[in-house]
Amino acid sequence: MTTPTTTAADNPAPREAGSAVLDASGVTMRFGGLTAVRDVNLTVRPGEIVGLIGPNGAGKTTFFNCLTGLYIPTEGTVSYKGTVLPHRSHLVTQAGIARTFQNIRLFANMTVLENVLVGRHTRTHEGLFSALVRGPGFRRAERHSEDRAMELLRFTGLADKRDHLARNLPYGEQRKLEIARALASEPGLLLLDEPTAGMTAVETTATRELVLAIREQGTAVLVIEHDMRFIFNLCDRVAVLVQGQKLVEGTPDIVQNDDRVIAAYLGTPFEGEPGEAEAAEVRAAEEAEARAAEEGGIRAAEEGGIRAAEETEAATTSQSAQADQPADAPEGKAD
Ligand SMILES: Nc1ncnc2c1ncn2[C@@H]1O[C@H](COP(=O)(O)OP(=O)(O)OP(=O)(O)O)[C@@H](O)[C@H]1O
Repeated sequence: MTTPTTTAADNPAPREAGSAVLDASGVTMRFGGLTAVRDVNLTVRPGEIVGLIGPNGAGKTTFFNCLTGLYIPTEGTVSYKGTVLPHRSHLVTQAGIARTFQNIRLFANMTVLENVLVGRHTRTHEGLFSALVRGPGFRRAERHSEDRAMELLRFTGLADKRDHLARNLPYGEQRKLEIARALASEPGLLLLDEPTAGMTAVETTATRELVLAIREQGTAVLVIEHDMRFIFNLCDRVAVLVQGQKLVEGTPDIVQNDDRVIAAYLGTPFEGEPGEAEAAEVRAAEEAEARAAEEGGIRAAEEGGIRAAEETEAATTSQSAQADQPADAPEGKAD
């Protein structure tokens, strides 16, 4: 693979350019009584890398499944380059959206090359008869597919593994192979669901470079990831889902400094959110307990002399030292 040295900041996306690649409008997905995604709007423009983040269970994968025709949204529409998409995943792929999954879904007993060739099937037009007789048209198409697959293996750095079984690749290379297979359908938009999950720091950096190279080749990217450093170093724009709703959307700078995002990741309800009343009750109870402990300490000091007072002070110092420990910010792995 030719690994570019440019960054998202060096190579800003053409934000104003043309119509959106992806336009999700009012997408809602209910499972019985549970609303996993509620009225989410999201646009990806040509040349953009957009991040989708949120705590566990926020609805990110469900939203991806609505975009790719795996789920039929209860409400809302999804358009690709101005055309509303059908609710059939192979038709969505044919239209120009490809994806990878949270859990690797390769054909384990097929070779690396065969896995990429499978990804080409939406772009080959030879019929069954042509395939059975292996006529010249079929052989030409087959050669073209293989050339393209090899190009993708070189692009992802897997060319020398073409004949290895997918199951024998190390984990990081299996993830790359998934991306190569998704690219084989020649998408205009690539959806990546947690592409760096379980990766080492070196593999994560390589994945970032690969995603930037994909963008440079003209494919927009929408990526779900829990690794905040990866997201904030890669994306032009980030949307945050919390409890199925889009909470914030903006540049990485705006999103990572937003108090509501920090609160959502630390599990602290923000003002006006469900749970705020309960949190206020807990805070009041803790304050009352602390006051009672303090009053008890003073009484003990008066009654029992200096030693009791010193013990109380020591205990208070140790408690406040613990309280002064910095809380985990939403950085690195969120879970
Ligand atoms: N097929 C389903 N049937 C019922 N409930 C579902 C289904 N799929 C997801 N959910 C629920 O919808 C909610 C959102 O789940 P989803 O997997 O989309 O979240 P997520 O943000 O991708 O989480 P994670 O980061 O852990 O992958 C969760 O409460 C989940 O249990």
